[in-house]
Amino acid sequence: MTDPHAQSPDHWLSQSDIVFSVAEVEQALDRMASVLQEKLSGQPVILLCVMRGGVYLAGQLMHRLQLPARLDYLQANRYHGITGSGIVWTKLPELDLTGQTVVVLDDILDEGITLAEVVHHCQQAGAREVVTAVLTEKDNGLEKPLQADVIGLIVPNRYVFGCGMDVYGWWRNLPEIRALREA
Ligand SMILES: O=P(O)(O)OC[C@H]1O[C@H](OP(=O)(O)OP(=O)(O)O)[C@H](O)[C@@H]1O
Ligand SMILES: Nc1nc2[nH]cnc2c(=O)[nH]1
Repeated sequence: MTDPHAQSPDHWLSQSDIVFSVAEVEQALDRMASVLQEKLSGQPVILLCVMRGGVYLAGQLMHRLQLPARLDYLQANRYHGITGSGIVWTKLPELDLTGQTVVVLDDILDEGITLAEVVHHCQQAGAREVVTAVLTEKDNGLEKPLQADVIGLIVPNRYVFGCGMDVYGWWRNLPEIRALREA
């Protein structure tokens, strides 16, 4: 079997289907921004981007939110290739979260393990309120350790990429969401 890391980026496009178009993603982003806008009612927040996948949502939401925001990021990875394992933290937030309203931004809630650990970290760091927003949630029928407060789109139980999500490192920049076909 060919090493998936050796495949060309175009291979993954040819082995996948569009599940949400650019227009559908844009609509979801608009919806997410207005839900967050109402929920946060203009208060100052720290937008906390979960790198790397959260970068697309963070970039797309920032300019849609009309409130005083500071930006920070963390890196906590559990997927190597397309399968999950234990979380490895490589970067903690730098801002002091004590007493702050923190809006955690990530690309996907799959098993929910990453988001649960990030929320726990923010609470331990003294955040006053932690609001979670994910661009996608995977419809995988699993009992998840938490639900996100704001969800953009429900994706099928397949490996998805685009809009921050990678396939073997590629295509986080795709403005649509695609799902790999079964091998
Ligand atoms: O709900 P879970 O099953 O925990 O999975 C979701 C996490 O998986 C991805 O991160 P990944 O570890 O692949 O790092 P990345 O953001 O750099 O792609 C994604 O960005 C989420 O943070
Ligand atoms: N890119 C990507 N990352 C994930 N992390 C957890 N599930 C997924 C997925 O389906 N796609």
